[in-house]
Amino acid sequence: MTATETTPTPAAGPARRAAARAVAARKTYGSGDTEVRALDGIDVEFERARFTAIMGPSGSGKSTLMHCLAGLDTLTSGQVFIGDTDLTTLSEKHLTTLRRDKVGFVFQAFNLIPTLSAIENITLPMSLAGRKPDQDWVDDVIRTVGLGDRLHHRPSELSGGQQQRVAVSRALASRPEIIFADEPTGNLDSNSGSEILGFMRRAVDDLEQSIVMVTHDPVAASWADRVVFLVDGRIVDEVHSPSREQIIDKMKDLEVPR
Ligand SMILES: Nc1ncnc2c1ncn2[C@@H]1O[C@H](COP(=O)(O)OP(=O)(O)OP(=O)(O)O)[C@@H](O)[C@H]1O
Repeated sequence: MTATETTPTPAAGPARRAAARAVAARKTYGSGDTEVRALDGIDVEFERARFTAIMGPSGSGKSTLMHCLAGLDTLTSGQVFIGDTDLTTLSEKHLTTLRRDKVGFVFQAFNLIPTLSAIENITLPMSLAGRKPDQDWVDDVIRTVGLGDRLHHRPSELSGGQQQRVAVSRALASRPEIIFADEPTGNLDSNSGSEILGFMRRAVDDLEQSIVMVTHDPVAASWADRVVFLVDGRIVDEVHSPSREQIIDKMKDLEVPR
């Protein structure tokens, strides 16, 4: 190899640019004696094409962090970014557009429209937004969801796990910058839960989507590439490619009275 043929150093930035991040994020509710610091100075990055779980005791700030990152709630101070966009500088109108175009949501309740078929539920948000779906992408999502002819069935004709797969596909259809999932397996039995977590895993591995999931369940969190632990509005620990046992041990440490 000559001097001019050296292997280029992999670009540190854009290839693994954060899908979302928080910088010195604080959120307080109330004031004086009743003040609650829901987020107490959080700095965190969520990488692209990674599956991250957020865990922590009840009241530790998980939902607040996710809602602020997703532009559903505002910080008291600090910044949150989706890609390169600083949400704290956006007007309500621009925030609404950003949520629609760049963010996908999955909730514990599937929130499907009962009168529409699975495939109509998946494509509806894009039609409502007047966006032409990227058909190749939607085809990939549909192949990955693996619902076959049940795509033309209504939610009431699908199992809970299948309904949540439709909800995840709906979040994926617009190819968002990031998907936030709030206890997505909370309403499912363990088999259906594994089915949905496997589907989310494939969305990350095969379709390079970025997913952040809040969960109380160590089994669900063990599907993630990384688990971030919150206590009292602060990030206190994180683990990478964790086993269920490692997560349970960490959670036990966090539950010990301080
Ligand atoms: N609208 C609100 N007004 C006042 N306090 C709030 C409000 N929302 C959240 N809090 C408080 O902020 C803290 C963090 O709440 P948050 O819901 O983010 O925690 P969490 O970790 O998601 O809890 P859980 O696991 O129980 O859902 C808690 O002390 C909570 O009581």
